[in-house]
Amino acid sequence: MENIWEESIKIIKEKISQQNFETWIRPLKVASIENNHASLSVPNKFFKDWLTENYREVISEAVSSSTGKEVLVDFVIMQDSEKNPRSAASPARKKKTVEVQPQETRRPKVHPTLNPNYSFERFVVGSSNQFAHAASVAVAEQPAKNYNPLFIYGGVGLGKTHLLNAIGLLSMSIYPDMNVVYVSAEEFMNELILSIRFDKMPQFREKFRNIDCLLMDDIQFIAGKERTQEEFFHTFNTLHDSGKQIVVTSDKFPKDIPNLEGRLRSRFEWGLIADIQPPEIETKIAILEKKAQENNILIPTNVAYYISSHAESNIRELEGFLVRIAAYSSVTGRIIDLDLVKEVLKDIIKQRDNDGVTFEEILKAVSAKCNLKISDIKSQSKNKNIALARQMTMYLARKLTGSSFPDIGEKIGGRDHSTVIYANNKIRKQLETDSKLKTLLQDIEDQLLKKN
Ligand SMILES: Nc1ncnc2c1ncn2[C@@H]1O[C@H](COP(=O)(O)OP(=O)(O)OP(=O)(O)O)[C@@H](O)[C@H]1O
Repeated sequence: MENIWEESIKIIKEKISQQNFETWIRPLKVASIENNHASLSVPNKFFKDWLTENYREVISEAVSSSTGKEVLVDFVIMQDSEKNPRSAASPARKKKTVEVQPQETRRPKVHPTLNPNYSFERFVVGSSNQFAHAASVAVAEQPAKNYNPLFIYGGVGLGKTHLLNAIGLLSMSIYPDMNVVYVSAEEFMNELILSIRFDKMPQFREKFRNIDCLLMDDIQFIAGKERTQEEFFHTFNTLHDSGKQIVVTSDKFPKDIPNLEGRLRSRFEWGLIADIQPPEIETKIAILEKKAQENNILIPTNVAYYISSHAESNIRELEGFLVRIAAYSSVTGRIIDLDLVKEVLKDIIKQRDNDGVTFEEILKAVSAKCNLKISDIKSQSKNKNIALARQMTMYLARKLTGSSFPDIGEKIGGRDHSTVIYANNKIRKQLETDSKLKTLLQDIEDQLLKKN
């Protein structure tokens, strides 16, 4: 057993970074390997969740390749006496096997429709998400009364799924008889495909057209999928006509979802469109502190500030940092302080600092590539080439520096933020069809990122 694990470790080491290896793989111990199933013991629940989500496949592949047969890996939480890494490494302890909990670990994964952790109580409200939050609460309290449909949009990992779930949880607690269905657009499509294949369309329609509150996540996924859009269109109409609530989330504003049918787009615009913006630092700190508290992790304010100011706006990433820090602290037995956090995050932060591209560098690169003067780009000239170069600069500035629209407008000759939004949208649209522009922008981007 130990030999198989030693062998597997070597394979894993080749595939992931040194730091990740030390943090996540080194502390693992093999509890059992039987037939096609291996159990590895992990120090705590964080570890278990993180490994399951991020490394399960890599580990399963490595163990499979060491044993020469397909092996599925599971994680079980170590007993307290096993947690100290030093004592765990001593030969006497090495022999001890950890109690495996077969029922828990081998039970097939069920996907409850709603995630009980994604409640309103656990959602931190700040100015970036206040509007979407208020609209969601209103919809949950009085379904199909005020905002129907409710369309929530925002960038990756900013809490759309969380809010969607929270609506479901709250309305079910207020109206226990309500038929609430949460489904991702992808699941909707997969179910549709199966229903078509196995002649089960009546059942499919029966299911989706008899819902009191339909919560559909990541609606942008159905764009370009004709049959799914068609079916969703009829589902939408049936529900809406009979006064049922529909809430959808998307990573884009309806107008910006490419290949979305016009009739669906216009329906999304019937109700309320609420956006979630990237959180400002105070909200990030509040979220981090709440997550830490929920998981009984003690995290000093200066540490919360440090993490929040170095994390991107994506809350999922913020959570990932916390998990990593908590795991590291638990494995090493050290308390969480600034030194520990800097140690854990050093590679990520170093890489990010290196990625920094400034507005001036973008301006310089675009002007050189387009054979124009910087002053031309900043000027009021309406010349076609100059206007395009200006729009490219604004687009790249948004993409690479993440600066706000007003900031970019200010830097590019004191323009209004709406001009920057327009330029950004225009270039994004043009990129869908204009391969020459795509190559040109890619070249500039590569050159800018290579400088580091
Ligand atoms: N305001 C918030 N308060 C507390 N937790 C939050 C908040 N916003 C996001 N989160 C947490 O961040 C994580 C990512 O959120 P979520 O999955 O809802 O993002 P999303 O916008 O649906 O992302 P994607 O675009 O990838 O689908 C979740 O664990 C969620 O609980």
